[in-house]
Amino acid sequence: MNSEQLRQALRLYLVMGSSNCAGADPYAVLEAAIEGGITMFQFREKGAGALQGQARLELGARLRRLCAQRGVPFIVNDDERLALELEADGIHIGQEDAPAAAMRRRLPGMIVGVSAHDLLEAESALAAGADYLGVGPQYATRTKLDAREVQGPAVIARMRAGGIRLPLVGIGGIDAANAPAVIRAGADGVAVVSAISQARSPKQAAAELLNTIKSIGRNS
Ligand SMILES: Cc1ncc(COP(=O)(O)OP(=O)(O)O)c(N)n1
Ligand SMILES: Cc1nc(C(=O)O)sc1CCOP(=O)(O)O
Ligand SMILES: [Mg+2]
Repeated sequence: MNSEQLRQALRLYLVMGSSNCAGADPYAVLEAAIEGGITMFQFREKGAGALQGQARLELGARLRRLCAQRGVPFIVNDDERLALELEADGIHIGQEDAPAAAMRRRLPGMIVGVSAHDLLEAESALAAGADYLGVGPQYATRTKLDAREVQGPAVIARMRAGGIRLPLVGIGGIDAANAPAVIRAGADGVAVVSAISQARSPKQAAAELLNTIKSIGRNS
């Protein structure tokens, strides 16, 4: 995937594990979200109540197959071994995870996404060979208990003004109402958990978010 294709794939990025689905079946939630138009998926089976071991692997394999059938890039959060086992399209790592340069070396051909919270971290990720950045939290989030202080879309504008051209998504507390500010600040797309996985209709929520992003004009 070249950089322009990656920008397109990042437009509406669903990040999700079974514990984010408010008791609903994660397979059904992902299927509905794909029907609504998500453009990328990250398997983030993490936090209280997350599946472990074989159950985690089996769910990951089912979600991975679904993404492959529907042509949606499948990214694994944090776990290099799981990414290899599931033959994922990529991995997403944060500042507290394995170094990006090592992931780049050990996972040739995979997309490597890196979390960055300021211009310095963005420059380091770029130097380490990151393919895209996840920048957050844009707004208050109840999904990630150890999230940093809210940054707002201004952090994205600072990265762009500082010369960061890498494909980039905002994450954290994003919904259809505040997504436009994130795109206008310079993001190629938004990454969301609860706005889709906990919506009454994940399909409708995804469709509404995608329409909103397209209506801003960037990448449409
Ligand atoms: C797209 C995207 N951006 C940021 C993150 C957060 O990664 P990290 O800081 O490693 O936190 P965890 O998700 O591992 O708790 C992400 N997962 N995806
Ligand atoms: C996985 C994740 N990373 C964040 C960061 O700031 O890096 S915030 C976050 C959770 C986002 O969930 P929601 O869309 O429900 O707010
Ligand atoms: Mg991580």
